[in-house]
Amino acid sequence: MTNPLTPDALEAELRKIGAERYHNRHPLHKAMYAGNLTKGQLQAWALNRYYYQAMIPVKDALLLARLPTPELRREWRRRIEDHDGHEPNTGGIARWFKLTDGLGLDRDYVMSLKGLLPATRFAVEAYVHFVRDRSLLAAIASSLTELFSPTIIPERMEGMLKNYDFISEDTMAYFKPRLTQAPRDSEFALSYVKEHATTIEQQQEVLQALEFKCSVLWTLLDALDYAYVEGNIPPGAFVPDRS
Ligand SMILES: O=C(O)c1cc(C(=O)O)c2c(n1)C(=O)C(=O)c1cc(C(=O)O)[nH]c1-2
Repeated sequence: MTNPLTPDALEAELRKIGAERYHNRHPLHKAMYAGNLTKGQLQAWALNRYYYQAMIPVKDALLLARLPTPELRREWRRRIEDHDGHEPNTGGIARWFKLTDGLGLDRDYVMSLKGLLPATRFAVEAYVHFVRDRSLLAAIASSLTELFSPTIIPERMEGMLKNYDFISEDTMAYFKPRLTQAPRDSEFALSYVKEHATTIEQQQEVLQALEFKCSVLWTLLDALDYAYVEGNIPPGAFVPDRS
């Protein structure tokens, strides 16, 4: 780059990264919606992704604390409310338990994080630390994978409802509200980034933040694939019941 991109050209570059690197292109996602996974493999996915869900409000709280105005904080705190709810048994994390319950996992075991893959822990923590340690602009840009989640979520929901008899609308309750929450959140983050990333250095930082975040999501699926499709379950990690 010799000159900074226009805001629309920056958006086009961000969308190109999503088109190439978002986790809808991962083989495990494709196997999941095509109905090619066992119940045990889906349990492993739901159990590991619980940690991502549980840490999203933590990373959003770290980001919120760095926002300089009431307007920005009001906008961002809604993300925490969406996940944590306003009272017990409401919000995204509570809805995630409908999935783990529906798949027959014990809640205490899920919450204990004892069965997590080491790579899940490292990847999720890398995301939280990235948001904590990098610039506010990079932290906001790292949430931009959500621009692409309205493509993966309907594919996953339809495929799973159609292909697995133990999956119901209720089990998949987590995902429906995300179809309106994610576009609202990502539109805000995108307009912030387009307004504030004006120099070449800032634009590189934003593009690299999105690449980093795509790698986090990709790593989560790679680790599941290696452990539960290839059969290399690390010591201490969840072992599906073979009965
Ligand atoms: O189902 C998905 O594939 C998916 C992807 C992403 C994403 O792209 O980061 C998020 C979510 N779901 C999600 O449910 C969610 O709450 C969420 C928050 C964030 C974020 O980075 O702040 N990403 C995502």
